[in-house]
Amino acid sequence: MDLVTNSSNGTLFSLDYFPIDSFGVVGYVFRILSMIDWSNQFTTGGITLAILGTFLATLKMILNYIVEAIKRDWIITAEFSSENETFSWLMAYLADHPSSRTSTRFSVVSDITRPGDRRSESELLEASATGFGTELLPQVYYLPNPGDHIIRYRKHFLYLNRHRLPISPEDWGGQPKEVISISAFGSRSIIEQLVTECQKKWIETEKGRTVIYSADQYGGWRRMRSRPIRPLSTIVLDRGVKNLIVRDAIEFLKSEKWYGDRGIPYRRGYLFHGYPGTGKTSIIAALAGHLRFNIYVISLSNRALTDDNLVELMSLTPPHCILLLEDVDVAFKTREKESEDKSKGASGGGSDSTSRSLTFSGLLNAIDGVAAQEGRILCMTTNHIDRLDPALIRPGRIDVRVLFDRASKWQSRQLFRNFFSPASTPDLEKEPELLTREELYSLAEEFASRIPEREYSMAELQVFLMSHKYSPRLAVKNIDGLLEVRLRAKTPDPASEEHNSEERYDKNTNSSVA
Ligand SMILES: Nc1ncnc2c1ncn2[C@@H]1O[C@H](COP(=O)(O)OP(=O)(O)OP(=O)(O)O)[C@@H](O)[C@H]1O
Repeated sequence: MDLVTNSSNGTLFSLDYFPIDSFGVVGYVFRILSMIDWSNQFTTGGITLAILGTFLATLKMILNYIVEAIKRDWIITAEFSSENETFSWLMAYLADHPSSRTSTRFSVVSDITRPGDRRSESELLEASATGFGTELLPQVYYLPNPGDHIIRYRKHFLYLNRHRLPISPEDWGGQPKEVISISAFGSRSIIEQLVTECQKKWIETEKGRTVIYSADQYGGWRRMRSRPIRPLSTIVLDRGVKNLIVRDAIEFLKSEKWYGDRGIPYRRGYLFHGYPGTGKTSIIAALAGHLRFNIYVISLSNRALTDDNLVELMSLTPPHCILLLEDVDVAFKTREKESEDKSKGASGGGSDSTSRSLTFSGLLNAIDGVAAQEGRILCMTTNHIDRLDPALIRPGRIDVRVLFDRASKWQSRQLFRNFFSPASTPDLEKEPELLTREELYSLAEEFASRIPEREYSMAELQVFLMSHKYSPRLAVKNIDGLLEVRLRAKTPDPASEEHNSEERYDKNTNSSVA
């Protein structure tokens, strides 16, 4: 038998009163309690604290459980990731939300998460009063900063959390990935209404604009910017060429069934090649605007691009879009050269192409493999068609080839007319010279007669005209200054080796449909 002495009165307790076997843990607890000296205030204080602590911990556990259960069953949360376009919709919405203007913690951004709309007249006046160069000031947006926020939407309070994810080593040079989560109590429909409103607002602000998407570092598409639709009338190509391109694209878009009936893959490829600054990129932008398509740009010289990545990007393009492949001549010289480089690399030469993860065959496969999107228009641009592998531009991959040459007299005249026509005159403080239509046409004629045929690119002529934007008469008078434009822009000397290869274009046909 165990005997324990109660120190206060010396009474002896027998532990056999609380046998462990018959009462289990409870019995054991009672046995311990019976051993405690209850008259000692340190002991009782400690025990009270322990009991209180246990009680509070249990209460916390129960509360956590209830909160989790409410969160699970009653709190509806939607996440918007910066990898997805919905993020831009939400950001644009939040930028206009009253809470973004009154919040005490906010981020200030001036970037492209929404179209760069013009500042209002009063804002510009206010800015000019502060002494800044108004036209240089970009639009700024106030957005909830990373952290927790409560916003009000249609009489509901929504909880908003914005946080940035840690940057992984693969995310080179990109923006940090972000997630915004929005929670509502009880009703999923309020979040759906919010999403629909953001989407409508976005569509509204994008109306009349062409959106440009670019491949991002996560292997998906990222909206880069949007710009006002470029009217086709602002593009001046050799007579008939513009119509040929536009009509061909429209005809293609109307012929889905025709392609299907004949088992021909429903895709169309265009190659725009020729001298720099002659309108290759501009016609793509104008064509996209005319068709109400967006442009998806892949730069093949992007070293992070892999074969798989390219296939994935191609399959992610929407059916009605223009897919623009840039730098085709820079990315690949010829397959022969590539394999030559490879063999050099294998023998320790450390070639460029062995370190590339995009291969020529990968590119061909992506262009017309099974994953390639039906209905899309593929455009490639190059200054050096002679450097392209014939397989890349064979009919089927490229259906229409157009040479963009330096300006003809006809183009110079049209450009002059477009540039100084009253409708296209920019709304600037300084009034341009007022001309009658006859005067304008006669000046345009004189301008064209003094511009040597196929000597200057349209970009060069445009830069020259811009330096006389208020005075068409002076532009004609100062034509000799055109040479200065060329020197200022440091355009390569046409006599150089590079441009000798271009001469071949001059002697060939102007444009052709393969
Ligand atoms: N045919 C044209 N009609 C109207 N504007 C033109 C034309 N060609 C060039 N421009 C003007 O010149 C500038 C450069 O044109 P663009 O970028 O389209 O040339 P590009 O041929 O794509 O040049 P690069 O081969 O160097 O990419 C633009 O501002 C554009 O407005």
